[in-house]
Amino acid sequence: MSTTFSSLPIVDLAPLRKPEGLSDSDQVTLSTKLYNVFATTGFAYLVNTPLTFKHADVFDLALEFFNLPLEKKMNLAKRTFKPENLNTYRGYFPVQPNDASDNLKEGFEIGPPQAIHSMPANPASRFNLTEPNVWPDENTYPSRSRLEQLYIELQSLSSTILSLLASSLDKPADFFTPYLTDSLSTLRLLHYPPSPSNTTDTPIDIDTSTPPPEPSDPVKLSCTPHTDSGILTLLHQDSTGGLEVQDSSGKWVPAPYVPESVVVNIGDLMAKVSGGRFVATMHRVRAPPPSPFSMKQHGLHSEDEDGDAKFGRFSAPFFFEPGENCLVHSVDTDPSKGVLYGNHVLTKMEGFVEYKS
Ligand SMILES: O=C(O)CCC(=O)C(=O)O
Ligand SMILES: [Fe+2]
Repeated sequence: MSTTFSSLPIVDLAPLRKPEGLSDSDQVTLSTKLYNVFATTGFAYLVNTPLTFKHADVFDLALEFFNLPLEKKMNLAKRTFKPENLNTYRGYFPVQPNDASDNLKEGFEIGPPQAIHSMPANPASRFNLTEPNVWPDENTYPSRSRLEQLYIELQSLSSTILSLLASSLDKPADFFTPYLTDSLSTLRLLHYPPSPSNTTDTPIDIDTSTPPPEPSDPVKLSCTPHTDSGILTLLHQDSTGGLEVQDSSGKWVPAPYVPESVVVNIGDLMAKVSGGRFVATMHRVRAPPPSPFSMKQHGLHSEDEDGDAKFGRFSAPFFFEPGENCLVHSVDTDPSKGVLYGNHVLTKMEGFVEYKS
């Protein structure tokens, strides 16, 4: 369980930008700082990261994808959402009207830019974790190489953080290197449209005849409370706000946009790997505020409508994941007590809204 807190800590990664690399003292300072945040809040803002992407670059990529016509995006839909498609694990998931109340989002997921050839698909599974990525217009999608580059940089940053965490757990700095073999990390672009119940078909006026909502009104969400299931998440969020993190008293603490920061948090599996020293903290996302336009103008896609994703909230979580055959075990226990990452992720996926039939 996390501790109580009123805001997320900030971890300055500027030392990682030094051309000569980390000094021994930087290494100790950073690994101690990361240990402390992951043992308390489980969440932090990383600033001065070594990424070459600015926030505007990341969200231009997201906007470009979500503004594709719905039909083009549906060509990339996972088989769960379009039975004739071959992709089961990577690709697009559309807004699910049934989830409109608290999980209204569309997403696009990519895995490793290099195909993982060594791994035949598990025939017992509905999902092929090592399938190739799918792209609009196959090899000519102009942003493909930028998204692949973003993926590579986030993978590299995750690997650096893991080596700092290994040291903080009194393990050799290369303790997590086996996690990088055939790593299945996922870069997910997310668009949360304004929820229909947050939206009116007539322009909002300032008539005060409608009373303001009661404080007891349930909070409208776009992403329900959850912990991330894996190892480590690196999140880009736009300036809309809405991310909230739960402290140990049950209070939801806002995690607003901090310019050019990347939010980092620990997943369930890493909490176990750390022998319970690190916490996987619950978080949720509030529905984006209503826009003063009608629903049709919102990119809430109806059948006859092309994408128009200017409104709502955008984010891009990167989930660092080991390879399917990586034996993941607590630093306190024998590797024989571990789980194969592939088995862990397949079990978890049955519960994810994005993969429900
Ligand atoms: O959009 C966000 O800010 C958070 C998304 C998230 O928590 C997730 O996809 O696991
Ligand atoms: Fe999450």
